[in-house]
Amino acid sequence: MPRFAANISLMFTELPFLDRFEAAAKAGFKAVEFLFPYDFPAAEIARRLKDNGLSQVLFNGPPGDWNAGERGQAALPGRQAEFREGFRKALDYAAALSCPRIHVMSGLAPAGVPHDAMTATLAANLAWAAELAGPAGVKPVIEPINHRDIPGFFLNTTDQAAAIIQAIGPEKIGMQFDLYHCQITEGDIVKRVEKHLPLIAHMQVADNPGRNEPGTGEVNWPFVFDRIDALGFRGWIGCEYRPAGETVAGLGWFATYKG
Ligand SMILES: O=C(O)C(=O)[C@@H](O)CO
Ligand SMILES: [Mg+2]
Repeated sequence: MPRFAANISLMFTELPFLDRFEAAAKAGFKAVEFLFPYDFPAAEIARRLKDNGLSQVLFNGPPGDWNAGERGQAALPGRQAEFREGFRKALDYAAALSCPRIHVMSGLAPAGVPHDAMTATLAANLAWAAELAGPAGVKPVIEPINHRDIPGFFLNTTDQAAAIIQAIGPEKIGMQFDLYHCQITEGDIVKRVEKHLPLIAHMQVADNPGRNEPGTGEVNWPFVFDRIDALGFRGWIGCEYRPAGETVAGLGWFATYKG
């Protein structure tokens, strides 16, 4: 059966951040992911996880100046020192939270910077991050993101991510396969999961259009989840969706998967 983690940056936003752990556990989740932990002490987050019997399965490295529009810096030539400092901080949190995945965001492609230079920068930064993270039991992951939600994001397709992962080694770097982004950019999501399955270290889900819960849009989720399960994917699927209404009221789709 597929295993779903609540993304508590997008779900349970009716509550303050630290109270969302308990709400996720009460709703039947065994694991959570979120975007960024850095406004909160790692020890406090670790306590919430423990108190509620939850595993932390993914969070993002520091993205740069988010409010100014930055979305990571791993592919940006000239930002290597900042990337490394941020990744070290993320790794400290991962250790405190026993979290096995860190999402490394590649960033927005600046005008005039050659695509190949960005690919080379991303590959070099990822190789460095993997050397540091591997011995700690953490796998950095990269995620192709659609250009409607994040115009100009460097990493856009699953094939582009796969080429970079293959160059470094799938045992060191994984793909964060977000079915929502794939549906928008590429479609044919089951075939693309099949193609990239050995590289996929984490998945995420939301329906389209709207990025709301499964069942609110165009995708036949029972079919997709059955196929993912039959293919043998045993990682976590993060529910990275914005509930259309109140979070718990929108969890009907999850009843079959609570386990
Ligand atoms: O937007 C997404 O999809 C993510 O997974 C985030 O981590 C990046 O904004
Ligand atoms: Mg995602």
